[in-house]
Formats: sequence, structure tokens, C-alpha cells
Amino acid sequence: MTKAAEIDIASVSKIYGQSTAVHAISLKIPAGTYCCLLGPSGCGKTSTLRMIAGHESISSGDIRLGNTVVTDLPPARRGTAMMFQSYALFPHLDLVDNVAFSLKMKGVDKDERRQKAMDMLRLMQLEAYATRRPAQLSGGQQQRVALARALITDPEALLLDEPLSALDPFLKIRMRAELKRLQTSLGITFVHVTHSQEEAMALADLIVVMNDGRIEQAAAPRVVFERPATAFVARFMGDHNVISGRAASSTNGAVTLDVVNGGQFTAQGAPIEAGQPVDIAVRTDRVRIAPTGVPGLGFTGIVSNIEYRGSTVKLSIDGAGIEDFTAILDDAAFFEQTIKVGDAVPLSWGEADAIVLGRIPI
Ligand SMILES: Nc1ncnc2c1ncn2[C@@H]1O[C@H](COP(=O)(O)OP(=O)(O)OP(=O)(O)O)[C@@H](O)[C@H]1O
Repeated sequence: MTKAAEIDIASVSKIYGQSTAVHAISLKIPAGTYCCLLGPSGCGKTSTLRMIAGHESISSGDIRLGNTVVTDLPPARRGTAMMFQSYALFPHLDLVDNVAFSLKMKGVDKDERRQKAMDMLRLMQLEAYATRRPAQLSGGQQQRVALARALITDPEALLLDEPLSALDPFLKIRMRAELKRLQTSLGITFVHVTHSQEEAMALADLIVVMNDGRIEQAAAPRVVFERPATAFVARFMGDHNVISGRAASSTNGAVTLDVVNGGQFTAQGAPIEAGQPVDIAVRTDRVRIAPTGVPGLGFTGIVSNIEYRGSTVKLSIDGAGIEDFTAILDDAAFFEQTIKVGDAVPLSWGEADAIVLGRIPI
């Protein structure tokens, strides 16, 4: 079971009645990649996954799996398998029959399908429970049965719709590690829908951030975090301040922006015509309590809130036309000073910590 296939989504749309849920998205998921489709509720993640699986028709565009255009193929002939959020196990069947079900549908004879189901249960370390029914298992065990059932068809790509959402926080983290281990050992392509940026960062080789039926950014987790492409990505991934204004001037890969009724800031990025709207991102954990050495890389503001978080302290600051600017300080740096709500504090950050954000065309 080492076959893996590239998934090529070419200008795919999904229209339900009058409303467009997915707007002509294009995406290549290389073979053997752990890909997470990430975004808020209603952004089109599940519709995209279901179109790859064949559980939802494609309104326009094409999907290719390996060398095969699967756009019009039924789910069972695509080489994909889907694991549902609810696991969709049959309550009246034992684990062997649950796992063997799709082979039964394909007409595989009883001995062979039970043998293969036992192999899958062994892979999931569930062989001791083979004769139990789903209700006699824990949530994590049920999830492993659902995985075994999906993998028994020997798919080239496994599609997972919010696979961890039904689990408690402790189990979620354990199963997350198991999913990653499984994907690495099988080597097949995984496409995993989630609205948790933490889950996507922990698992994915490729994060696809979706918003309102469009792809805002598709890149490795570190790139998405360190170089968010748009203001939406920077806000959704968290740990960034987004400052909006209008371009004042651009030189040598640095853009200067004016905040309306506020300060002037500089950030790294391609030139932008003066007067155009521009957003920049400043990493919250790179902000220091110190006067800015370089104009445009800091400001003085009033502390509006202090939140102690153990190893870090979160400061909220208003000033220079910016509301609710966040600085995450490590606890030692914070407690070296005596800062309280209402104080005016000087803030600064490094040249590399402020980047210009793009806009995706609508
Ligand atoms: N069968 C349907 N008929 C009509 N509209 C639908 C249908 N399924 C989804 N939609 C709409 O399409 C949009 C995208 O839905 P989709 O389920 O793909 O989003 P999602 O990102 O997976 O959201 P969630 O995280 O809440 O599952 C939403 O506005 C949703 O209301």
C-alpha cells in the first residue's frame, strides 16, 4: 500500500442554486502530501473535499487524480476513500464487518474480505476488539475503525472531514500524532479538512487557507505563518497585528504606509503606488518595549489591557491610529519593568518583522 497520487484541481467551482460556494479554485497537491484545507465555517472546505471524493458534483472545472480525470467518475472508481466526521460506523455490525463493508459491496468473497479487515484492524492496533460493536469502543478507537474502513480499499488518497472534531482535547492531540504517523508510513496523499490552525500547523506539509470559496494561500506551514499572503491569512493564523493604511512611498523593497489619523510605518514588500490601500503584518511576539531606533518600526501607545499567560504576557495597546495592537512579551521581559494599564509605553520591532500583505482578486 505505497501508491500515492497527485491531486490536480483545475479551476473548480461549486454552485448550489443561486450561491457559489467555491469560486474557480486551482490547486496541485503533490503525491504523498499531507494537505490541510483550513478556514472558517462556510468557506468551502467541505464542498471542495466532497468534490474530490465524488460525493458532490463539480459545477465547472476538472479534478485529476494521478493520470485520471475523475470529474465524472463515481466515488468508488476514483481511487479515493473518505473518512467522515461522524465516522458513520454501522452500529449493528462488529468491527470486522464494519471494516470489510466496502469489500463486500465490491463482491470480494467472505474469507478474503475478513482476512483483509483483520489486517487493517491489526494496523490500527484493534485486533483484540474485532468482535465488538462500535458502541463498545472509546471515541479514539471508533476513529481508528473508521480509518481502517477507509483504508481497506487501498486508496491513492485519503480524504478526512474534520476527523478530530468529535474527540476530547487530550485524545485529539494523541490521534493527531497517530494520523501523522499513519500518513508517513502509508505514504499516500491525505487531504484533511479543519478549522483549527493549530491542527493544520501540526499535521500538514501543505496548508491551503480558504476564505469565502477562494484560496487565500497554499504553502508550507512555516511559510503561511511567517509570510502570510493576505490580511485574512495573517488574522486567521493569529500571532500577527494587521495595520491598515495607504501607501505613502515605496523604495528598495520597503513600503511606507500612513495610518489614517495616525502614524507612519514601514514594511518589507514590493512597491505599491502611492495612495493605494495597504495592509501590513507585524508579529506579536517580535514586539519589544523599547523606543524605536528606526522611524516606521514602532510607536508609543497606551496600555489598555494586560493578560498574564504563564510563560508570556499579552499587552493590548492603542496609539498611532491603531486600536488593540498586541505585544506578546516573555514573562521575564515583562516583569523586569513595572507596566500597568493606562501607562504610555514605547514599542518597536525589527525590519524583518513587518511585511506587506497582498490582496486576492475577487
Ligand atoms: N447542499 C448545499 N446546498 C446549498 N448550500 C450549501 C450546501 N452545502 C454547503 N452549502 C453552502 O456552501 C458554503 C460552503 O459550505 P461548506 O460546507 O463547503 O463550508 P465549510 O468550510 O466546510 O464549512 P464548515 O466548516 O462549517 O463545514 C456555505 O455557505 C454553505 O452554506
